[in-house]
Amino acid sequence: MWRRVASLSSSISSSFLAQTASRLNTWESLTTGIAQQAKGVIAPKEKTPFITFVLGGPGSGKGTQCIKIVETFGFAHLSAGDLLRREIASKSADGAMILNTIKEGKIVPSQVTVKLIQKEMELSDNHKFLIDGFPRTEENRVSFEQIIGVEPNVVLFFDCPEEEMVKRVLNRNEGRVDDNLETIKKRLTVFQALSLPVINYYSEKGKLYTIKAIGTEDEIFEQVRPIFAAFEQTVG
Ligand SMILES: Nc1ncnc2c1ncn2[C@@H]1O[C@H](COP(=O)(O)OP(=O)(O)OP(=O)(O)O)[C@@H](O)[C@H]1O
Ligand SMILES: O=c1ccn([C@@H]2O[C@H](COP(=O)(O)O)[C@@H](O)[C@H]2O)c(=O)[nH]1
Ligand SMILES: [Mg+2]
Repeated sequence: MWRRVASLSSSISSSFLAQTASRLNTWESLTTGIAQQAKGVIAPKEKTPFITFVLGGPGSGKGTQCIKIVETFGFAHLSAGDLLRREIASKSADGAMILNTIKEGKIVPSQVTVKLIQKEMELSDNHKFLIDGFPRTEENRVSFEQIIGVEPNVVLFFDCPEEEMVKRVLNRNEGRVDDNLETIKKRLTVFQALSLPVINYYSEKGKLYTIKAIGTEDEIFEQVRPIFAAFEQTVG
């Protein structure tokens, strides 16, 4: 099970550790770990998480390329949209609100989405994460940094012409409530207004890799492959 706290050095002050760990609800496991280390019982060698945000407009091919990245580079794939759809299907307390938000092409409150992502990360045995379709707004981005306490290592942006995205979404045929022309138009507006600023933010930070998301799936993956190949030695 992945825990961010595992990457922290034992030289960091205990009050800092307490703050950090309580944010992640892992204090109990952390204190146990420290006590065991102090006694020389274990020497944890858990890996530092490697986080990739996968961004792009509706139908730009994020999910399709994530499957290929998982197959080739062994990442865990966390699609924010899939996690939200799972909440709807499970009829959770937030399910009806999430369904209405998705039908309207709007953005679910950050707190809800980040909690779902956090839960999946904590349950995963993997330390390499593809977080697909998130963050979609600056508020999402800040919320992730505050709650999870880490920044992404890499941000992919699948840059696709609107006309092509609309065509792909209308042909997707997976029964999604938002795969209709009316909702797609709203999603494209939200993408331009709220998601592009996030992409620009990461561009300025030097973390953005822009992929020209036209051509065949395999052609597009040939742009993606070298990005992860370059990190493979260091990430593990
Ligand atoms: N390069 C491609 N050429 C043509 N069709 C593609 C290509 N890549 C993906 N598709 C198809 O386009 C549709 C949308 O792709 P995908 O679901 O991967 O997009 P997405 O970015 O995850 O979209 P969303 O944000 O709506 O979840 C799917 O039906 C997929 O099979
Ligand atoms: O972080 C997120 C991710 C998604 N949503 C909502 O879900 C739909 C579908 O998302 P996909 O990534 O395209 O599967 C999206 O239009 C939003 O309404 C969200 O609110 N926050
Ligand atoms: Mg998708």
